[in-house]
Amino acid sequence: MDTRQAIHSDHARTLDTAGLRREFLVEEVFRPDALTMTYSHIDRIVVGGIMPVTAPVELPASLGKSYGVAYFLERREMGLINIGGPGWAELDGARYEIGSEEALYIGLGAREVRFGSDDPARPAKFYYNSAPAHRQFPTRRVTLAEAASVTLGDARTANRRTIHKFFVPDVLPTCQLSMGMTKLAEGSLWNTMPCHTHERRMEVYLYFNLASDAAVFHLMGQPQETRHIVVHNEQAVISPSWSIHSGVGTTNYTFIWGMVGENQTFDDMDHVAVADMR
Ligand SMILES: O=C(O)C(=O)C[C@H](O)C(=O)CO
Ligand SMILES: [Zn+2]
Repeated sequence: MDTRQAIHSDHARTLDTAGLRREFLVEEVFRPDALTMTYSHIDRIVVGGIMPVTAPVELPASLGKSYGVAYFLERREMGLINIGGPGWAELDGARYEIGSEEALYIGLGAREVRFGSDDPARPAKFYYNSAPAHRQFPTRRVTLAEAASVTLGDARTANRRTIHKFFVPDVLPTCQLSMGMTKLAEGSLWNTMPCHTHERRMEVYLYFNLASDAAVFHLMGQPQETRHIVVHNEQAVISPSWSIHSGVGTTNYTFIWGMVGENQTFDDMDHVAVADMR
């Protein structure tokens, strides 16, 4: 488990490339036959990947000790989106089939949790976010068709994209976790530009569907103190509440966004005009 401390914007602005990558980048999200876990002190979000290939992968019982509880999801909810081949989750004996680009919300209290792939040649890749939860909501699979989707942007500004909102109040109740997936159209390179911050929530982006010779230049920092992080396929970036979070790719790509904090109001954003950025 990789633990990341919270970081003040005054400290972040002093960091060089290596420092920014150490604090904000999650370089390895998926490892074959393993569960990866990055625990941020920012709103206590946990992010990682689960990639069962030759055998099922379980949430280890030892996680309880790391979080001071009997088991990981005793006081937490978890959301995952499958960016690999078809697979399944088994929660206290109940099985959920999860196809490609399908999501599963796991309510507080699931104790025996394990994951598998239907075909080891096309392993499932479950990208997950987990947040502290105050009550149990029903576990539920959400398909792409069931997500709340909207297409934004324009080819003229190279930011044509479709936002699929899987875990938002319009789709299903969660305690604080919001998650979704944004797909950039062919020929579009910019996401979330003009950009924004939101003091009320932190956010994590996972970038994927990038070729090995492609990259996303992820923009972060306060609007007048911007920095960038070069992100490659299937890497994630932690975005504190004070930071913009936008990106421009060398090709189009897809990213998953996850938010936790005060509210689940997707449009509760502090917009930043391009002219005001430095
Ligand atoms: O394409 C976009 O714009 C997004 O997906 C925005 C993110 O969902 C976000 O930053 C929400 O706060
Ligand atoms: Zn945002």
